[in-house]
Amino acid sequence: MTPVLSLQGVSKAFEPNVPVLRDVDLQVESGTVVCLLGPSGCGKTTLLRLIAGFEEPTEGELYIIKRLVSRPGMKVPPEQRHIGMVFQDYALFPHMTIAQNIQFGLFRWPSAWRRTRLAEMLSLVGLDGMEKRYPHELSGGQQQRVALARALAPNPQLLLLDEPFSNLDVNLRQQLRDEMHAILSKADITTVLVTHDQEEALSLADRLAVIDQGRIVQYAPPDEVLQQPRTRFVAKFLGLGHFLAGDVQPHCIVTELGNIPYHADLPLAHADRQVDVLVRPESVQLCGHHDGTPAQVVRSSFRGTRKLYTLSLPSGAQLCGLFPQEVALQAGDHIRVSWHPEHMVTFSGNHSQETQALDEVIVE
Ligand SMILES: Nc1ncnc2c1ncn2[C@@H]1O[C@H](COP(=O)(O)OP(=O)(O)OP(=O)(O)O)[C@@H](O)[C@H]1O
Repeated sequence: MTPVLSLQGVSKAFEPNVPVLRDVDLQVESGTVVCLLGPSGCGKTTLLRLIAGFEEPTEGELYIIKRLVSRPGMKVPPEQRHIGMVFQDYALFPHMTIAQNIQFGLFRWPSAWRRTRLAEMLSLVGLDGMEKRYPHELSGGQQQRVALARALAPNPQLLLLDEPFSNLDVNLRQQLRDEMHAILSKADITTVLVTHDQEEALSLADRLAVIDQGRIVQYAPPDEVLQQPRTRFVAKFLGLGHFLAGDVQPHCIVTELGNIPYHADLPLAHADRQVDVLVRPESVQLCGHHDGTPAQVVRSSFRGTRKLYTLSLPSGAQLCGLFPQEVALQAGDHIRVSWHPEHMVTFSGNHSQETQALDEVIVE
């Protein structure tokens, strides 16, 4: 099936020899929600602006359903791309009612169709009965739903969302993420979304495009990105992973947190037998006085209903552990921890091979 959006070898530089995006290939299939995820400055917004038609690539081509929409020196303007956009600040027209806002892009439609479409959109976003109000009479979350309804009303081929939750307070974000997820699935709309919030990305996206310094370093469903990160960067960026040195023995990897058995041969990339193993906070557990490895609490922070502790091991290596709130440890406390990974992810201990593909071993 033809992808709704296809980027082929797209690069962008605003100044000569300072590439912001490098050789980006991306295919977005119909009905998929793709999240562009990466640290500040990695090029997410630039990529979204290229897809929208606000920027032109320095190299490469962009297609929206087989139609070439940009290449160097050529750019179909945003309004001719059949895309809908929701901006960070929603950009609703303050002097127009909700109905007028939602119908804004339908000016060429016969009036009966416009009325029907308005009713469909109000129902889709759960704002029936609000059509006569003005934006300032709605809450932030409701305004966001109006922006979504306005973007979806003309039946775009592609929806682009730029940090859609960044203006909302933390409590509302979770609720609105769930609502947005339901609306996007119901509308069955192909969506590209930018965020630097990992939770947002993990809960909304069918596929994540993780960007590191202008390159897409992994494009896969969230579970796969978490369980099989392709680079050290991905492993560290998502899921608060830390690395521990491991010594590869015939049937286990010896680490400071104990010997971890595996049932597959480690690939030859680890010929030196020194690896770095990824330790995720969820797989670290507290244990009794005589078990596990000693660790000292460095600091803690709240993570929803649990607490995330940064821990220091005797070697000085640090890692994180996620424990229930009632555990209540203080900085400086001495504890003992063990490690029970579901998937063991290792990278070569040779740091010059940073971007080498992962070697994943399933723990017995
Ligand atoms: N119009 C421009 N002219 C020159 N440089 C630009 C322009 N737009 C973006 N850049 C540069 O491109 C790089 C990537 O910026 P971009 O806004 O795409 O990153 P981002 O991943 O969206 O970051 P954030 O999460 O902070 O919004 C930055 O170094 C930025 O300074």
